[in-house]
Amino acid sequence: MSSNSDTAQIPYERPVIIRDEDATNPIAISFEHVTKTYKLFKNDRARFKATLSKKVPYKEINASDDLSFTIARGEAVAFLGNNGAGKSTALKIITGVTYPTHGKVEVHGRVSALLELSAGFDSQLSGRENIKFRGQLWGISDEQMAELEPGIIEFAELGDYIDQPLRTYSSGMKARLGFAFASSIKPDILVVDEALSVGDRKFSKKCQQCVHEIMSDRHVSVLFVTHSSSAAKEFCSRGIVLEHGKDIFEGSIKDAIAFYENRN
Ligand SMILES: Nc1ncnc2c1ncn2[C@@H]1O[C@H](COP(=O)(O)OP(=O)(O)OP(=O)(O)O)[C@@H](O)[C@H]1O
Repeated sequence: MSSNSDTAQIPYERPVIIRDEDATNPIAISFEHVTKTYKLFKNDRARFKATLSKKVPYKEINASDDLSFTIARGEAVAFLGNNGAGKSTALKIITGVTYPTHGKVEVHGRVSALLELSAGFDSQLSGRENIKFRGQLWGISDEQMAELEPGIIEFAELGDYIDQPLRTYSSGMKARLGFAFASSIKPDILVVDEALSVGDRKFSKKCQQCVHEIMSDRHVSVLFVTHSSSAAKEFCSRGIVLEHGKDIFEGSIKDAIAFYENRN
C-alpha cells in the first residue's frame, strides 16, 4: 500500500460514494483506496483565517490512509486497533457522518449505527415525537413505525418522560432512547462501537444482550469496533487490524487477534 505523499496518481481523487438499501447485494460494505485527511491548524483562529486565505499553514493527518476492505452480506468483522488507529473514522464514513477525501465507498443496505446515540434529536420534541421524526428521516412508513413504537418505548424504560420534551432528559436517558430506536429498526448492517456505554449498569447489560442478539442474525452484516479480543472472538469470523489509518492485517479473527496482541 502506498501513502498519499508518494502516490503519483491517487485512485478516486474525487470521493465516490454509493449508498443504497439493496440488501440483496452480496457486498454490504466496500472501501477502495479510502483516505480521510484532516487539516490541523495551530488554533481555532488559524482555522477561521483559513476559510478566507489559502496561505494559513496547517499539518495534515490521514485518519484513514489508502484503506481498502470488503464486508460481505451476513459477515461479522471486527476492527482492531489502538487509540487513534482510525476505527471511528472508518465507521463515520460508513454511516455518512463524515466524507472521505479520496476513494470509493459502497454501502448496500440499511445501516443502524450504535455510535453517537443521541445525536440528531430535537430537544423541544418529546421522546415519542422524536421517535416518529427519526422514523420519517429513515424513510420508515407510518404503519411500520406504529408497529415498532411500543417496543421502542418499552425498551427505553423512560416511564412518563416519554411524553416530556427531550430538554428535560439526562444524557443517559437520551442515549437510552437513541439505543432503543437504533436497535429496534431491523438493520441490514449494524455498526457498533463496543466502547459505547448506555445508561446505568443494568441498562447497559440489557443493551449488550440486544446487540448480541442482532449480531447473531446471520443476515445482518456487522462491523464491530473493539479493544477486547474475547468479544471479537465471540461474534466475528474475520478481523482487520488498523494502524495509523492503514489496514495492516486482515485474516481470520484468531489470526487477527494474535497479530494485534503481538504488536502491543
Ligand atoms: N475531527 C478531527 N480533526 C482532526 N483530527 C481528527 C479528527 N477526528 C479524528 N482525528 C484524528 O484521526 C486519527 C484517527 O482517529 P479515530 O477517532 O478514527 O481513531 P480510533 O481508532 O477510533 O481511536 P479510539 O480507539 O481512541 O476511539 C487520530 O489521530 C485522531 O486524532
